[in-house]
Amino acid sequence: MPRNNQGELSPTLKQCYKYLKLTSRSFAAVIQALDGELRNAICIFYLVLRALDTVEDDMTIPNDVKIPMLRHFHLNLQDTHWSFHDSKEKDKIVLEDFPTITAEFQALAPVYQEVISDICCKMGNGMTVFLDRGVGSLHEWNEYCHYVAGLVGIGLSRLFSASKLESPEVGRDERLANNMGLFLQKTNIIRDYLEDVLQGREFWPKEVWGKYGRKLGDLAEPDNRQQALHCLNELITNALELVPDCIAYMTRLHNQSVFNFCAIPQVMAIATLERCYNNPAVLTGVVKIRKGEAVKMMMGVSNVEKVKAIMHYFTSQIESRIPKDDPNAERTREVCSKALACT
Ligand SMILES: CC(C)(C)CN1C(=O)[C@@H](CC(=O)N[C@@H](CC(=O)O)C(=O)O)O[C@H](c2cccc3ccccc23)c2cc(Cl)ccc21
Repeated sequence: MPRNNQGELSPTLKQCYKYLKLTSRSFAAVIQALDGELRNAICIFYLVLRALDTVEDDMTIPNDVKIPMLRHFHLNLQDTHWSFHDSKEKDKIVLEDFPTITAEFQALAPVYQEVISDICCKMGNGMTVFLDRGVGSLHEWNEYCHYVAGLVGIGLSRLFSASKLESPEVGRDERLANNMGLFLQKTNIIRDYLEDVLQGREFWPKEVWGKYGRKLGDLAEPDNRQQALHCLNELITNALELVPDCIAYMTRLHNQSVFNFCAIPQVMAIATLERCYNNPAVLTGVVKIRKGEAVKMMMGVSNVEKVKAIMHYFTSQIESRIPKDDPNAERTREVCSKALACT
């Protein structure tokens, strides 16, 4: 942890790390373990993204307020006084005390500020495209996930390269960086089906669920159980197509702290997809990896061979239980064997 000449963190930086621990539970420690200038840059990036996400998620903010707020959000980084006190969300503190985050954003080297500001601008504008409407085609699913997670990967990759802890290639290859984010976000969307449906939010793409039911909420009905599982399995198959790119991305990383930071969410995601595959619990409750399993996995991902082994294990588990009567069985087998070929 960098110290000023008194050996202490500035009060605002200390406060930012408090907000990080408050808003990201187990992941804060992984961010704090990052080397050099990346630690503060990614701590601030994470908090700024959390603030933007809090605005997007807050259904009590009317669209005529929310749309300009999302589109102009990146400008708040230049305004040390901007804050927002009308949020009802659990992480609202990052909006109420945004000046603390802005102060530390402005203390970052300009190259990091430029990346964070550019990503916020693109993400905020992208979020407005999908406000109050569900996701239609698979192309739109990829577009939405690009805005809320792919851009995070692109931004992180630019920060990694700017810090010189990773090669320029990592920051240049937007396709791999984007797909790292898509893998995490598609997994979150698949897992959070019921929570989102109960809050009136539809992130499952209609191009897929429309084949299995009249309304997305119908898939939660016991009578539609079989159709719902076929839909779930098709979406998981779509997410598994990203595994080769995620492995290719992580193979390029050379800094251990950056590798851990990237690998831990990826192994959590493949474990979550495996837990969700053909699992009716996704439609009736929440499927979460238990803390103990998560910690075990977090300890075991120190190099790309170990990540490949974990990806191999969970992909094989899925492949071994593809239902005979699943309409996408053949496609799922193909995607699993392609993923296994990379591990
Ligand atoms: C939507 C999301 C996937 C981008 C959120 N996202 C992540 O999920 C975090 C993990 C996290 O926050 N886990 C939380 C989950 C939770 O709160 O339940 C935890 O406490 O375990 O990881 C990602 C993240 C980390 C490393 C590389 C990435 C590449 C592309 C995109 C995202 C990448 C993240 C990095 C940054 Cl800088 C900002 C956000 C994220």
